[in-house]
Amino acid sequence: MTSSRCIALIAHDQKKDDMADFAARHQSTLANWRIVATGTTGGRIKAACPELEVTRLKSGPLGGDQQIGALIATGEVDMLIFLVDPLTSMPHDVDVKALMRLATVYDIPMALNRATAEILMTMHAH
Ligand SMILES: O=C(CO)COP(=O)(O)O
Repeated sequence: MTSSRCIALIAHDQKKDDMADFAARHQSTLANWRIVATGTTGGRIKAACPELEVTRLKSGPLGGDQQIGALIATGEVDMLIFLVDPLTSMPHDVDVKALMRLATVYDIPMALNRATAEILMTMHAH
């Protein structure tokens, strides 16, 4: 089923296994969404769920977070699941913060950990 609703999926390196597992477990729900993802995360989701359509943007450190932020600003992303690694410092930390800020400014549902991501999926499962 195609839907105009769009979900952005992103995971930091230490959370990519978690994201692949999350996507596999919620594949039928995610199939109802257009999916955009940062580059490496999108590759992992595709590998775990080959039948999902995933638009892969740049890798996070190369501007992927900013691309997703721009899509939020133009109203093209309706929900963000961003499995963040709070224990590793990153060169693109400012981009990560900017993305979280825009998701807050535009008041889109934003999950930053698996527990909240599970709740959002439960709310949208059918
Ligand atoms: O770094 C990221 C988010 O800040 C994610 O980028 P990748 O999915 O390309 O690893």
